[in-house]
Amino acid sequence: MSDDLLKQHRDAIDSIDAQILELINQRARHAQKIGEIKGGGVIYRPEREAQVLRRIKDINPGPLPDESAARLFREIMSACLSLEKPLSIAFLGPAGSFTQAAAVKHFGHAANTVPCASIDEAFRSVESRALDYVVAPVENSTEGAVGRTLDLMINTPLNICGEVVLRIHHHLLRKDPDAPSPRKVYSHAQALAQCHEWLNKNLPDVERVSVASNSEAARLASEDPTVAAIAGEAAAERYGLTKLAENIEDEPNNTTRFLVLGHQPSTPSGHDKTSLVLSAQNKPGAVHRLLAPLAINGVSMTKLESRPSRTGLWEYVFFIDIDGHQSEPRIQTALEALHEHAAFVKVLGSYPVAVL
Ligand SMILES: O=C(O)C(=O)C[C@]1(C(=O)O)C=C[C@@H](O)C=C1
Repeated sequence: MSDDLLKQHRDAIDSIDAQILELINQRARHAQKIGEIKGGGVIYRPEREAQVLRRIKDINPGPLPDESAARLFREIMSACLSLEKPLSIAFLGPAGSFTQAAAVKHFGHAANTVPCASIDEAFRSVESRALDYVVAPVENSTEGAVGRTLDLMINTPLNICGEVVLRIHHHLLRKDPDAPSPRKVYSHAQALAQCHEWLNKNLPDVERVSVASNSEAARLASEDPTVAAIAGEAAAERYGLTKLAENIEDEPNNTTRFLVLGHQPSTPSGHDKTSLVLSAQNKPGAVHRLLAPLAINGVSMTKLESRPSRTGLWEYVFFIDIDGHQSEPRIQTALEALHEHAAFVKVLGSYPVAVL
């Protein structure tokens, strides 16, 4: 390419960047006005954000892929929202965990992510209104449900207002790549399970130690060159560790779903899910009767997960996801019928299906 041609394109980019900047600031001024109209009320509107991102994907003319265009607008909205009020997001720390990555994917980089020592503490910090929202892992495609998050949802006054889906890649990390074979490998129990086959094959005699989070494992490995950690990219960078083996998860599509919870209920976005928890009476056919109102009202169930109820031996609660928003008449009718048949029903929240 000739120098002249290169300069022409770079001049065009400079002029377009100036226009984009002007337009983004015009957009930000509208967001500030909206903030004034909200007058100190709830600033974050997940349904509106989902609609904005879906529309960007729909109208994107390319050549940027829809995902890239949506990610750019995710960041623009994040910056606009922070002019109205910066959000604080609780996550299971320390910094560098997958939950933090999920929080940033959902709220963008302008949100202030705050590490908590446990999922319980993350919930408590939002319940007490010290922080605005909590992001917590709820299920993994390889290892299934995250029991602690499900248990906390039964009693929390918080509503689910969003979901985040994140591809999870695990790496074997060490402080000193030339050190002899590690004595121990640290990680979160879920990550150790997600890399079980790889560990059996490659480090069969190394003790596996489960710790509170992957980023905590990375932090420990940064302080002790005799051990290894299994954690993600962000934790490796944060704690200055070297990747000895990459993408060691047994399932190539290893994905975790996270929930976002806060105090507000969200209004319909046009493509929503509703999560419920309910318990059946301990009688023959009870579960079948319990779920019948969903089918009768044409409500499709996308997930069913059971957990011990903790109130009686062999009694269970059922976590159910259904398509649609709780304000839709067919779902309201189904919910009324569920209340008649179930010993306990709690609507955990209706929220937009993840866009990114
Ligand atoms: O539409 C709003 O309510 C806004 O505050 C604007 C905006 C945006 O930047 O588009 C910002 C924050 C909200 O979460 C949703 C959207």
